[in-house]
Amino acid sequence: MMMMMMMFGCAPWILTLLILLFGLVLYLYIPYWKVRRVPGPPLIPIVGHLPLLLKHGPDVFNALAKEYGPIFRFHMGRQPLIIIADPELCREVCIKKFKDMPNRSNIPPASGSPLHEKNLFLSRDSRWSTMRNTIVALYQPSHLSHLIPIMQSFIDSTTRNLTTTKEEEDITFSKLSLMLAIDVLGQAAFGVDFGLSKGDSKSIKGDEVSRFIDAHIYSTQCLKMDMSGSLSIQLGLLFPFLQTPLRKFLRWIPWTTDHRMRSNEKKLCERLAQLIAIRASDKDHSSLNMLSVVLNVRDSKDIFTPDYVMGLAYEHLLAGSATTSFTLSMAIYLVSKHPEVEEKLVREIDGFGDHNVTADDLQSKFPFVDQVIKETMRFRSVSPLVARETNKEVEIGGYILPKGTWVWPALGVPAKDPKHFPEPHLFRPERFDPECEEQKRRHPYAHIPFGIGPRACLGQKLALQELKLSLISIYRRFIFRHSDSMEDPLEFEYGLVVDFKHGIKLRVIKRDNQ
Ligand code: HEM
Repeated sequence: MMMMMMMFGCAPWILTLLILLFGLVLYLYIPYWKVRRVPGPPLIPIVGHLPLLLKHGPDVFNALAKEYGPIFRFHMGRQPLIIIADPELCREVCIKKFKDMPNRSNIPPASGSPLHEKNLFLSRDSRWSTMRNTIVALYQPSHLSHLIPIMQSFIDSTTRNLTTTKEEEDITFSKLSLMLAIDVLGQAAFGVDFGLSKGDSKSIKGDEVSRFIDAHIYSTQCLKMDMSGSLSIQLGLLFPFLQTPLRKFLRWIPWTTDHRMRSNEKKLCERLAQLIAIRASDKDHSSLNMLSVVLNVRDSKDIFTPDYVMGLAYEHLLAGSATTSFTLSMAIYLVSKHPEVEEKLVREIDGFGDHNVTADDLQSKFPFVDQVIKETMRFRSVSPLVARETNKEVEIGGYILPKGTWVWPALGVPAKDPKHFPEPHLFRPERFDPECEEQKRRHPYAHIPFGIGPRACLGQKLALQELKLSLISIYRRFIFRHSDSMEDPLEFEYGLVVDFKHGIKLRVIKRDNQ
């Protein structure tokens, strides 16, 4: 040490500073070095490409794919993501080489929060497969068809709320659809009636309803991927090792976003703990909802510890409702903007008559409703990026990626690529007509809003059932027009999933058949 100090002829503190600086440069540079051969835009030290994400949202990946091709580097602070922007490469990552990338990488905003990490989404290897295998049957059509009557009753309550609306009055449809989606999830995952769409629940009343919804909305909006999240999330994006200690520290400091997030999570967890206690005391072990199934097997499968049961419950509540409600609101928003689509949709629904819709009817009698849902999800995907991490060295798209590389398929990019979807800026549901040339020519994985492969969305069939049933029931009785008070173009927020910045505000028009 003395020798070094003499060699450099400087005071010990300068040397210490130099060593620290060198360590910092190495810390920031090594992740880049490992994947440097993959092309990508010029890097800004420390922040990487985060300013691009903050400015353009996930649409930035479409522009970068045009410039850098189907596989490119994008740096979230120091962390490089290898973005996959091509359907064939998505198939390679999610299906063909699934064994080399079976787990998701950490999601930076969720890092260090047990509530967000101890769930199906971020669990790994055998824990993940045991958890998924335990509950997957609940999300298959044979089970979901039993949920149709109860789903229909929640939808009917929602449409009753629309009936009382005056034509000159605005409704925030995205809030109504969120209540509907939470109610459906309440039944499917917890076996309870939250009663939000009725607005007269026995379990949650009056102010509590709006507090519950606000806590739910806040919880999804806080986990920002760009630089607009809480201080611990922002610094965690730049220096990941700081995130957990900083989160622990800041949550005790009033007025910080971290503190607010913590108390918000606490409130939601108290509510979920009540539900878990109710289900745990059930004498009837035949109940078929996620929570009962998990609680029934927890003695034989020691992976379902209390923190994982809570994490799973929290995950279902958030992942299952924000996504479906966004898609339903987006569909109604887009249909209202396109009278020719609205006319065709209403014609198909009226053609069926007004008798009850069964699971078989949903499968085969509403092809145009299917096309509207697919086109809505293509037009604005609620989950445009999915995460994977290599568990050994692997070759993708001609590049050797070392173990531990974060590989993120950008599902939203092929969905807006004119090669797969001519005139991608146009909302044209017919492009998904199985008889149409565009559909026949298209790569089968150009449109995969629920992901693909063993790790694809668990709730896909539940979401589609709810979306179809809702559109059919709603358009039987109403059409909509945009409220003058809604911004144009629509503005979005980018957290773990995409959300509306100001909600979807509509005018309700009762149809003549009322
Ligand atoms: C329109 C609605 C929805 C969309 C667009 C959507 C989208 C997605 C996507 C893209 C993934 C990641 C797939 C991958 O990594 O390959 C995912 C995973 C997941 N989704 Fe959904 N989702 C929706 C609704 C739901 C619902 C209703 C549930 C409720 C059960 C749910 C629960 C989950 C879970 C638990 C995972 C993690 C699966 C695993 O790791 O095994 N989702 N979803």
